[in-house]
Amino acid sequence: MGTRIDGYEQPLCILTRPAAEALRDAQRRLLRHGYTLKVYDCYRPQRAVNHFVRWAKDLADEKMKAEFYPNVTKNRLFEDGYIAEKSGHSRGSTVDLTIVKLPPRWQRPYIPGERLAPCFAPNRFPDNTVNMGTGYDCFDTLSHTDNPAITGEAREDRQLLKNTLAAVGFRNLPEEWWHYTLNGEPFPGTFFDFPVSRRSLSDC
Ligand SMILES: C[C@@H](N)C(=O)N[C@H](C)C(=O)O
Ligand SMILES: [Zn+2]
Repeated sequence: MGTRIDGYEQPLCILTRPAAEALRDAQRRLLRHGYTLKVYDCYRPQRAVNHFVRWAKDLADEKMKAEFYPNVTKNRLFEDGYIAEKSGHSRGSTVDLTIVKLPPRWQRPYIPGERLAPCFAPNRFPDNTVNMGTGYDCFDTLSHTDNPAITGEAREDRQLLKNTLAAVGFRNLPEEWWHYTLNGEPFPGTFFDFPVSRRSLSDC
């Protein structure tokens, strides 16, 4: 979207306890193979989802098209399954993530306003994650986890992420290699709306 999303007040990953514990188990498994997890998005307040919906309906705003959805018409983003009006993220047991080979390569910070490059282009911006064939939040069929056009190491790394997370109880969204939801999540029918902020958390 190219702007700060409503409800994200601090750079925090908030998850339900069972999801956080399952993720810890996944991390332990990956460390044994020389990888670590990198998390992009966790709990997402409903007000943030509503912000996505407003953005998606504003067909005149195509600021980020060249990078995030070069081949998809904006009004198809919901229908094609890349963004949801009621998102699992708001239930607190869904996470967007990838893996990084250890030791992590140094990564310079992203500079806001940098040139846009298609999200499936190699070396799109400084990034120490493994090459998954597309970047995160690339709304394109190439992001479909089992797309046969993705071969070699990218395919293997998608499978490593998927198999590791499946082993600890997460299922993947087939349209997005990075999106996972905990099976048997504790709040399957609740879409929370508290902000992503330390002040939303209690110590108990
Ligand atoms: C927006 C993207 N990161 C995402 O999470 N998409 C799924 C479908 C969602 O909105 O729940
Ligand atoms: Zn997601």
